Amino acid sequence: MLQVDNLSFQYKRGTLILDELAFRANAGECLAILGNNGAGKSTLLKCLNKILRPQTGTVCLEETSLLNLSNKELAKHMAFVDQQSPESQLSVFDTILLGRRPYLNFVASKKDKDLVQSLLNDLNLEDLAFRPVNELSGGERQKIMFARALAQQPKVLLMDEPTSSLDLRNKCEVLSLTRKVTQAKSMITIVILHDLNLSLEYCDRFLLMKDHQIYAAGDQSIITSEAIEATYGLRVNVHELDGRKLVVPIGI
Ligand SMILES: Nc1ncnc2c1ncn2[C@@H]1O[C@H](COP(=O)(O)OP(=O)(O)OP(=O)(O)O)[C@@H](O)[C@H]1O
Repeated sequence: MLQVDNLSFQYKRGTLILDELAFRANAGECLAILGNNGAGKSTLLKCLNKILRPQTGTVCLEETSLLNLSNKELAKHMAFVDQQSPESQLSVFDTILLGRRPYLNFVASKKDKDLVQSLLNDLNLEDLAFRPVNELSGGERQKIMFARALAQQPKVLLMDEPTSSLDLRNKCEVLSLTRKVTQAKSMITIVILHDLNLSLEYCDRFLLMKDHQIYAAGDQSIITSEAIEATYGLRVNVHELDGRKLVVPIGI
């Protein structure tokens, strides 16, 4: 279990962006972070991953205090798929292999390369393996960054809008694989999504952020028309369809 307590952050000379957040995420589950633009979702992930230093708070994975680990040690525990993919002339294969860096001494082993090959197969990226990353489409790059994070074999996977550039089929493929790997490896996945219906399809738990605080956290039952209206300022109907919730905007 990942336990976050009393997490506060403000950018220099700015207002408080994260105001004493506390929540937990369970092994084997995907937690969706939802909320309006500017709510602080990306800042939260960057604080969990030590890209930003929170002013107060703790992030513990079981007994391990993650914010006290070295960057190399942290990379064995946690992988991060950012909104932006780096411009790089490296091949797709080598880019995914970079995910193994926290574990490598001097050279990549056959096991490391086999893992990269199996991720290429799982994500239907075989044909791109030897193309330079900077010659790929935004969606193709997003899938490669996802594969690189999985190559890290993290205990905690953080993803910031990992499907924003993907077409519908690829969105479903990435989120379905995320869920499969999360369950199979008892990983903890925390993913920022803007598509509520996709989050309802592929995530187990939900955290709604509003005004730099947590408005609600829990399973599907917290996704109500009242909660969505309070969080996004948008009226919606929440329907039940084949046992699943479906959020339909009423309009502005
Ligand atoms: N480097 C920065 N310096 C100062 N303020 C920042 C910085 N980055 C973000 N902010 C501010 O912090 C607030 C939260 O930003 P953040 O990117 O965490 O929001 P978000 O919920 O991820 O938004 P979105 O859904 O638009 O990606 C915003 O008001 C933003 O303007």
